[in-house]
Amino acid sequence: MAESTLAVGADARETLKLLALDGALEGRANVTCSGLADRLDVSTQTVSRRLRELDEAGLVDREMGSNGQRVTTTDEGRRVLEREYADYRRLFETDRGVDLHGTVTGGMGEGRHYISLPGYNRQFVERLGYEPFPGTLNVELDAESTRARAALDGLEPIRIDGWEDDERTYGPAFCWPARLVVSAEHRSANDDDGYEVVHVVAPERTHHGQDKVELIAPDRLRDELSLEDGDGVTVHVEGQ
Ligand SMILES: Cc1cc2nc3c(=O)[nH]c(=O)nc-3n(C[C@H](O)[C@H](O)[C@H](O)COP(=O)(O)O)c2cc1C
Ligand SMILES: Nc1ccn([C@@H]2O[C@H](COP(=O)(O)OP(=O)(O)O)[C@@H](O)[C@H]2O)c(=O)n1
Ligand SMILES: [Mg+2]
Repeated sequence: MAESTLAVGADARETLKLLALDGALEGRANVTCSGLADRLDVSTQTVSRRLRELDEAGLVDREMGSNGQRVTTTDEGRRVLEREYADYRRLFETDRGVDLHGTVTGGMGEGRHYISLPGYNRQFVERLGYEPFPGTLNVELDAESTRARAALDGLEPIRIDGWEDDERTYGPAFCWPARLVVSAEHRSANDDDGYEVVHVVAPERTHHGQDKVELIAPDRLRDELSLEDGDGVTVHVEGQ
């Protein structure tokens, strides 16, 4: 199974799912402990403890009312459910590829530094089979792909290990092979429509949120595909 966040137990995750089915993802789940207790076939005390556990783990927000409580799933709670979803996709879907849509964007100019560090560079050559261009091409995902990226957790990654030098430690990263395709309206007549193989690189320590993915490749993709900020692209991450 994918590496799920186990901040709360399986029982609490079952309750998180039931709350989502009641509308908690959109902040409109009005629930009572007795109502949930019936449906989960447990006591009201157990329901009350599970709700507290979800709240304390930062997975839901609660607003107490005179007649029950209104429960909203937090961003972290949504991610826990998305990881469960990724596990089920992995179990039942035969085409496990993930398509992520977004636009090319600039970043903080730090990618170049990290990709060039010998502790990472050596591993890229060994495990990806090429020396990456020093930098990461940043893609800002649309809202649907920001959610869909959780499905990457269901695909076996190539692992890049953390390491350290005299001054500090460097975190690990996951990589997935992918094909980068430029959307038709941003394609130049003389250029290829896509580039293979790139790798999505997801560093454990990053300044970016879930709405950005970083890509590495042997070449400078902006040159290879005449990409500019704002150009539409799709990242096809292959299933195994
Ligand atoms: C392979 C790799 C490893 C990274 N490791 C770390 C790290 O250990 N600590 C850290 O603060 N950021 C780390 N970063 C993330 C960068 O700080 C930053 O989030 C990102 O790569 C910046 O990209 P940008 O310049 O394209 O915006 C790493 C990035 C990459 C690509
Ligand atoms: N394979 C790659 C990697 C980076 N790049 C670009 O190379 C530059 C340096 O990468 P970077 O990660 O240090 O910079 P930013 O992404 O922060 O702008 C950026 O303009 C990236 O978009 C590329 O075109 N192809
Ligand atoms: Mg970058």
